[in-house]
Amino acid sequence: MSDGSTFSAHSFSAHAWGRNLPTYEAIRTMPFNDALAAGTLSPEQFRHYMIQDAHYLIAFGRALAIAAGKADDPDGLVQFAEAAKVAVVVERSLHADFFESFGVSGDEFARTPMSPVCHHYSSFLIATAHAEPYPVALAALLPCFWIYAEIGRDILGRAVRPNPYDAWIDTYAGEEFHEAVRAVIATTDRAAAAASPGELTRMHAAYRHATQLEWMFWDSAWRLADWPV
Ligand SMILES: Cc1ncc(CO)c(N)n1
Repeated sequence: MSDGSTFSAHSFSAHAWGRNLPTYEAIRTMPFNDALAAGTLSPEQFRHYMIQDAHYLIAFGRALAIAAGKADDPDGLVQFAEAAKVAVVVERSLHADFFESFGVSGDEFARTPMSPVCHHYSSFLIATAHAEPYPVALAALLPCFWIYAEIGRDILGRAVRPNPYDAWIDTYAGEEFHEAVRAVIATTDRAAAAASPGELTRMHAAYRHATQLEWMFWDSAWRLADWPV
């Protein structure tokens, strides 16, 4: 899937993947993901990531639900309503399992606001889903799915196991997630095929922005970033 070859040469997804390949490579090789694969990522960094991801997943779920409401057919409505539900289910399992095993109390989560990057990414997805037409909303949401699927499989292929982060790796390398990701790619390509030239340009801009924010999200956890003032 990494070279986009699964898709027709003219598809939106193949173009978007190709244009953003250097950023994907930067994500794949960033210290956070190297350390996660090696099992040497500090629990403190993983806790930062998980708390921010729990915030993020709720916003992601809201953006998916808005996109569902804009779907141009009943299949899209069901697909993104289901994805919105899954985002919240995953957020709850983060709370129940990871928070417990990595010692994050409900109180600590409640006291920790969104980091600047998490806030930006969450706001970007919700604003785009509200303000833009269906194809552009999907283009903003696609990197969240696709990059995690690729990173999950990449890390699985090189992970030192057993690894403290096995459950995370297995979630994103697993076939269930990959099947959902392939379906989101296919729906985004169908929406792109019906999009106007102007919408297509905005689709590429939204996809690019979300890809950059994926890099920034991991970087923020690596640096334990907080609000400077
Ligand atoms: C920041 C981020 N992007 C994508 C995913 C996968 O849906 C996630 N859990 N977190």
